[in-house]
Amino acid sequence: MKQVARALTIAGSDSGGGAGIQADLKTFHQFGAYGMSAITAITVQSTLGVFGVYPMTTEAVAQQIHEVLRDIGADAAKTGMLFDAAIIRAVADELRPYNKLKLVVDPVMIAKGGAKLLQDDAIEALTKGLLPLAEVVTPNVPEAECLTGMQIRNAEQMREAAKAIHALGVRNVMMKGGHLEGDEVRDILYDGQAFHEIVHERIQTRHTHGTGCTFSAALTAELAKGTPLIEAVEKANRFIFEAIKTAPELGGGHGPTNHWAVIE
Ligand SMILES: Nc1ncnc2c1ncn2[C@@H]1O[C@H](COP(=O)(O)OP(=O)(O)O)[C@@H](O)[C@H]1O
Ligand SMILES: Cc1ncc(COP(=O)(O)OP(=O)(O)O)c(N)n1
Repeated sequence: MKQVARALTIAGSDSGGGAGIQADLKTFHQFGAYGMSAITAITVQSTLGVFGVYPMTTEAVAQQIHEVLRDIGADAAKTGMLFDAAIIRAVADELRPYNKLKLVVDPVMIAKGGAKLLQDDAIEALTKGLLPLAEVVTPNVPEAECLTGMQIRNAEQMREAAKAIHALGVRNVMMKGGHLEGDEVRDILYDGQAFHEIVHERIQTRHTHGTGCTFSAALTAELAKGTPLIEAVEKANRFIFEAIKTAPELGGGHGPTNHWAVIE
């Protein structure tokens, strides 16, 4: 019997269910991958914002990863909210021995409402400790600005930032363009040699909570299934587009996307 694709998310819990661990597990399931989790922090969130952040101990984070990987194993993993430098170092230490595991690093820093999900002094641990282990890193525009110190206002600056992040020692950079203005959204994949760009219409909606988590979870599930990177990125892009377009319109603020979205 063919073994099911196994995907691990290492991220924070979002009580509202639109981002973080909850978005990741729903998306893994929708893509037919078996989902596992290591929780880094509990956040108190709804569509109205972040009301509390309660980090786990580094031991608890490390132990969750350690035990699922040595027993069940994973074909791919993703990181989301990691909160601080100590948790990042613990995650990197646990993942380092698994060099066949495809790792997607979503460098989550700030929630849409402005709440800090990563401490300022954790950036160096992220770039030096975790990024070198990644198959692909998926920054949005503010995250790429923070990682590079560059200002990003257009597609050309996105390409320059992707090159700068690649130079930090990351194999592939997936720059997401949702935060720029315009009628279209452009996502740019850079592998150190060529750019692969995906452009789609910008959907006018306030229901975009957890788009980055949902996108990177779809990408992780496809990589776990053995899909080549460009194809996996294209599928994840089509999924998040459908998920935003068919969002269930929950809550009074920035609502979640549709994790049941179907792509052909
Ligand atoms: N309004 C929108 N319309 C269509 N696609 C969007 C929209 N906002 C975000 N996306 C898509 O969602 C994904 C996440 O984008 P982005 O908003 O840049 O990241 P994050 O959610 O991490 O802040 C990207 O693939 C982007 O193309
Ligand atoms: C627990 C948790 N993790 C990550 C995020 C950020 O998710 P993201 O996909 O970037 O979506 P927005 O917060 O920008 O809507 C989060 N909010 N909570």
